[in-house]
Amino acid sequence: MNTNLQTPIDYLKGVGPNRASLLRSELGIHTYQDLINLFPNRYIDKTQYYKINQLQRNSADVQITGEITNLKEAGEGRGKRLVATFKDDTGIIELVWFRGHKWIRDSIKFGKTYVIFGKINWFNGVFSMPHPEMELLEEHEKNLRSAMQPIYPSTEKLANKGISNRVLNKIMQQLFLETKGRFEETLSENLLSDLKLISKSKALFNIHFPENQELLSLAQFRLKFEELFYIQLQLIIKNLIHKSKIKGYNFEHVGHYFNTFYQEHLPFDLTNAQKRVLREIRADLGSNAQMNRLLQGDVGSGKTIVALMSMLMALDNDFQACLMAPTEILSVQHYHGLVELCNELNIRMELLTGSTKTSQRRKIHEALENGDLDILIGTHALLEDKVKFKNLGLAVIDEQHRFGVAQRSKLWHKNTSPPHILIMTATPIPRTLAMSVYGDLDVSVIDELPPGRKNIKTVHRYDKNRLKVFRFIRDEIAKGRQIYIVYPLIQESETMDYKDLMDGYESIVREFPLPDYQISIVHGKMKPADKDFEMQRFVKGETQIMVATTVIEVGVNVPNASVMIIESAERFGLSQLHQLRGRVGRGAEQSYCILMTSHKLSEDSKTRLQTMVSTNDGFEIAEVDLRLRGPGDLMGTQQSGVLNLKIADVIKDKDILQLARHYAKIILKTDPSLSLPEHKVLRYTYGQLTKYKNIWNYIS
Ligand SMILES: Nc1ncnc2c1ncn2[C@@H]1O[C@H](COP(=O)(O)OP(=O)(O)OP(=O)(O)O)[C@@H](O)[C@H]1O
Repeated sequence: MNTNLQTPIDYLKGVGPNRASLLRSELGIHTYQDLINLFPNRYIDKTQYYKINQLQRNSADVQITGEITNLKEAGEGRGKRLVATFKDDTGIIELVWFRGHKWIRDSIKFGKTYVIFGKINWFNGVFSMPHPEMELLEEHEKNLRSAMQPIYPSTEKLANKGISNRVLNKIMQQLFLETKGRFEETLSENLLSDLKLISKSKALFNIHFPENQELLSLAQFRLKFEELFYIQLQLIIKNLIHKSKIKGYNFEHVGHYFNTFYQEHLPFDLTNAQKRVLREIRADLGSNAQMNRLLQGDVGSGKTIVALMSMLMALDNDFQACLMAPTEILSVQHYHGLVELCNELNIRMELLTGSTKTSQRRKIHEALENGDLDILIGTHALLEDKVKFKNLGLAVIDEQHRFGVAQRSKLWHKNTSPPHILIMTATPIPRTLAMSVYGDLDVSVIDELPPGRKNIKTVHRYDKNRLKVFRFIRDEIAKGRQIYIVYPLIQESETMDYKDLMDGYESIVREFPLPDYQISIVHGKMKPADKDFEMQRFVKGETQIMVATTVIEVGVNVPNASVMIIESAERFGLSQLHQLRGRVGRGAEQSYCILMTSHKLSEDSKTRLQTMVSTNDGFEIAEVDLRLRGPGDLMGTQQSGVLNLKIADVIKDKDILQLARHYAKIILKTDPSLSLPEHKVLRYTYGQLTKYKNIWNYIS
């Protein structure tokens, strides 16, 4: 009979209550199944030996053969330790044990060759290895199943508490002994043969005890594929259920508003990418299912017009629409922009934000409920319970990563049936990542900039070159252009940052005095109305310089602004720098971005700055950002658990992810409920995974 993998880990021979509780608390391992899925995060070559004269300070994972020539107790009280002299033909080091050394002292055999393994310290001119793993050479050779010794995650922490890597290895061996190394297959025959995957049992054996490099690679591939495959299966199934269960409003036709706007008022030709995305949206809106679509487009790619035209489709079908933006400035700007675009269309549009006066607010609420309002634009003020629509057909959310998923779902309950949802984001997420993170959303990408855009010239300048930069600003202003100067104010409450901003502002006012120069300033401590006033002065061209914090980071659109100066640029993340740079280059003029920094730069900062200087491509920048910061960080806390994978890495293994998605899609296309006999194993495993929630406890 097969061993039940749900058996608590306490029952495994050699584990015992102490180790079991450590495994539970430190590694979240409760059952045999959890243990088998604790995959090594690297392997070291156990046939490689160091000589003592090759050691470096802080060398890790060092393996040496030699003899113990001397053993003594040293220190007192807590510092009491056992010190052995270990010698090979090139030198000596010390082996040190602080605790539990009685057993060691009694078991050491002088004159025998040992293999020791561990991390090297350098102290008082002597190399030492604390708490080495030790084995007699003759046993080591007998035990050596493979040249590659697996190293499990977090073992350093556990080692101090009595579960060293070697102990984990032994426990794993015991598990294979008890289960006879036979594990149920979890992928279908077809997948195994199509992709030439090795069996589950063989993969698990080789991931823990690799027979050779080739089998290790095959094991890794199979297990990564499996992990990603089941996640994709789950995401796609969720999406299918969503589509079949949640009925959306059917926008049957494209009518007067859309056509008139398209034929008479559209100020430019749409790019092919915009047209393609509009077709995708159109198909969703007429499909009877509720749309849940993510619209990705680099800064300045023209998402707003797509949002507007989608809203016009709602209006054409007698529905209302709303657009929610993350900041007051942005919603005000969207409002003004859309009012202008829709000038002659006779559309009833209003703006609702935190600073809308109560009387006006009341009017808006009423009009919205009576159906006297077509489009409502605003901040999260839109989510308040008092805001009730007569018939909201489409909600556009700009910059979703600032809104939580919970907020998204709040919009759903504004109607008896959920409205269609279009989420716009300018944070380019590599497609592969979008697939695994937003797998429950359909994704559209505007991957083309409007014609005539020139690349923004980006340079990095040190503070000491500031005078030259000022000269450049003067020249640009003389040509009629406008300038942004941005200061880091990551936390609006940070007094230091605020002081930097004000000092900077004062020095700019000195450098660019009235009446020749007019300067605006916008920061988070200002009242919304003041911010808006200053912003509008800049938009209208009344001021030439805008000194600001990152409040202008997203979406602000002033096509005449052609220079973006970012102060202390090393303090910004890559995607933030890219967003800020996206504020210029929106008109026909050549635009510039100047990254100002001091001389002291970390390696990461240098990479960020170099990336900015070398490319304008948001997707390329996002890839570098991911490499530097890791995906969890990029997505923000609300999604951080999503990428908690056991073996695969959505960035490094993006090809496998793509493959997994491809197969998950074609399987579900022919058999959405996985009920065909050949999919029995998939259906069963899928059920198990959902039941025990071990790899996707993050999916709600
Ligand atoms: N097809 C087009 N041809 C020419 N100009 C366009 C086109 N589409 C949009 N634009 C213009 O490009 C500018 C940027 O568009 P928009 O503000 O919609 O970009 P965005 O994708 O929302 O960028 P961001 O995320 O930076 O706000 C606007 O001035 C807009 O009028």
